[in-house]
Amino acid sequence: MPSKLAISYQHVTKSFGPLKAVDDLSLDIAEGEFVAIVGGSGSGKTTLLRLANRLIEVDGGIITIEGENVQSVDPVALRRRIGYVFQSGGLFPHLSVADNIGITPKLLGEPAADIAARVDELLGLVQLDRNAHRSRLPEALSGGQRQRVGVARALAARPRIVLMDEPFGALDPLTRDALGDDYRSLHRKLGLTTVMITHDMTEAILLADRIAVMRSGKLLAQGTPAELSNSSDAYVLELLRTPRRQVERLNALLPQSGAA
Ligand SMILES: Nc1ncnc2c1ncn2[C@@H]1O[C@H](COP(=O)(O)OP(=O)(O)OP(=O)(O)O)[C@@H](O)[C@H]1O
Repeated sequence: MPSKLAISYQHVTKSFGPLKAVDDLSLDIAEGEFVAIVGGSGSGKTTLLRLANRLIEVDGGIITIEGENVQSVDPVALRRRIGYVFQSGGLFPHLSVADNIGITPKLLGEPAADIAARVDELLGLVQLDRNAHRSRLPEALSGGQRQRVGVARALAARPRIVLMDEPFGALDPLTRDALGDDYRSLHRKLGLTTVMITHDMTEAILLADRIAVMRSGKLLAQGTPAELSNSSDAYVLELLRTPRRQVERLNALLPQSGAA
């Protein structure tokens, strides 16, 4: 049986004035998939993501979430069903970690004791020490810790779909690696569908099941990393060349691991 669709974009278009930020784009994302969106600056990645939870409205075409046309779902209800992780964490600076994570359950009117228990559960899920972090303000956290809180907050209302806009872009490589791996485990453990924007093709290859490449608002190519490497498109091949070049340079510079 074919897997169910979590998100389906069908001939979606969005313009800002004369500029077509998303141009007749169709893309299906199955439940449980981890899809990376890659492409240059201004290619329409953020717009594409924000159309799904109606932070931006489509001009044309249809977007469905779990089979429902998003236009027929109340935007606030839609955003509770879809977690969103911002590039910079997007935390409220004046709220503690616990209050940031618990903000959606609070808006939903859940009892304080349930929210406190959920916050602790989420801190555990994103591997932050509860006692040390619960009452800190965002300014007292490292960039990596802030992003972990951002992930916890996105998961607070138990969404099945998570959208991430360059979530690990501003972090040092080691932290970025650790967070990417940890998030990938969470994605599996919680059975999430994840769509993640990244500028980094290596990160896309390592984390995602499938990669969608955007250019000038259009979907240029999509597929597994292996499928993309068979693409005949020069831009897609150029994007894939960077990780290959890095590996070749590393192999040339570093002794092979395990060598005697
Ligand atoms: N609210 C807006 N008003 C006018 N133009 C916009 C608006 N939002 C986006 N754009 C334009 O639409 C195009 C696509 O922007 P978008 O943010 O989706 O690209 P992106 O691929 O996410 O870029 P980046 O990687 O730099 O974040 C860009 O040319 C951008 O300037």
